[in-house]
Amino acid sequence: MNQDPAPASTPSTATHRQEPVPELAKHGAPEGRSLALAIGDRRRGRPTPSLGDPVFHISDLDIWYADHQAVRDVTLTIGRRQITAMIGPSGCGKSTVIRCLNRMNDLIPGARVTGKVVYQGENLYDADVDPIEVRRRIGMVFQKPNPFPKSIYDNIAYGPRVNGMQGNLDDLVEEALTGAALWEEVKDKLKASALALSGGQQQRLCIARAIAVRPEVILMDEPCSALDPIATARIEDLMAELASEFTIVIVTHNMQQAGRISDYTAFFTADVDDKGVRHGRLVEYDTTEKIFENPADPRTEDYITGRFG
Ligand SMILES: Nc1ncnc2c1ncn2[C@@H]1O[C@H](COP(=O)(O)OP(=O)(O)OP(=O)(O)O)[C@@H](O)[C@H]1O
Repeated sequence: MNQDPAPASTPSTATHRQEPVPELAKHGAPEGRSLALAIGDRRRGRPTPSLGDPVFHISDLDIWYADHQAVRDVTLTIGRRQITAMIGPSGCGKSTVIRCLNRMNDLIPGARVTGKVVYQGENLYDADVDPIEVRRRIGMVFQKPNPFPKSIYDNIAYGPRVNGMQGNLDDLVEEALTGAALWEEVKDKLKASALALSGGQQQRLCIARAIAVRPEVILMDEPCSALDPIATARIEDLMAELASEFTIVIVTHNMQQAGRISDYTAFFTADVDDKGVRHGRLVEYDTTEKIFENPADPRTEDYITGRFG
């Protein structure tokens, strides 16, 4: 296994200002290297992947939007302080599944879920579960950075204030921004608008905002797809650091990214039924090394090697 840092290969779609590029040399590995060589590049120093301490047990999960069954029969276990990547072609239900992990689908009219999402021993879909508390404990970072139109400080302080968290707010803001590797860049302009930050900085601010309320899990739905390769590399480094404290689940279209950062990978695809309707399903779930180097299902191999999707 090649130990050089891999290039972050997400194409640049950033509409924000470019970040300073001090890490260009560090991350600017040659283009065109084999996918397999990048596996685990950002996992170095992390423990061996393990499901021995599960956080989520998802079983028989079916998800509908009105009368369209978008996802069929998903069963998988997610381990504590693991980085779990969800990959697969567009429309196979990755975002739909990740949104079930903190009941974000509740906010979509017509969305309906059956089956179980057991989190720390409790089914998140039981009638007496408070979805607001679920979302505090299981935070989410979205594809497009979405800071509030407020100061950097207030973006971070908002959640702790609303949640009535005790302690010194200044310390909490510093801790969250440090945890998201943003403190040094913003410590002298905390009262400036968050909207003046670059795209990569905004995404790290959103990660800081997520960790400020002390969640146990961070869900990330394509967190780098609007970022340039340098900002992407910084977020990947950050994820590797955060994984010592948090459980991370990430949806990504970038297979190299899944290979570089994750411990486990779930590969989804969409089956087409006899009426031509597409239903997402989980094809294979295993350690990232296994999925990328020796997948059990030919559909996984076809996708990983670029023959499909
Ligand atoms: N809010 C929604 N309302 C109705 N249908 C939806 C909604 N969100 C997703 N779907 C449908 O559910 C299916 C799965 O979509 P989903 O976005 O979860 O897939 P995905 O694998 O994340 O796709 P992509 O990689 O393109 O983001 C698709 O058929 C999609 O049209």
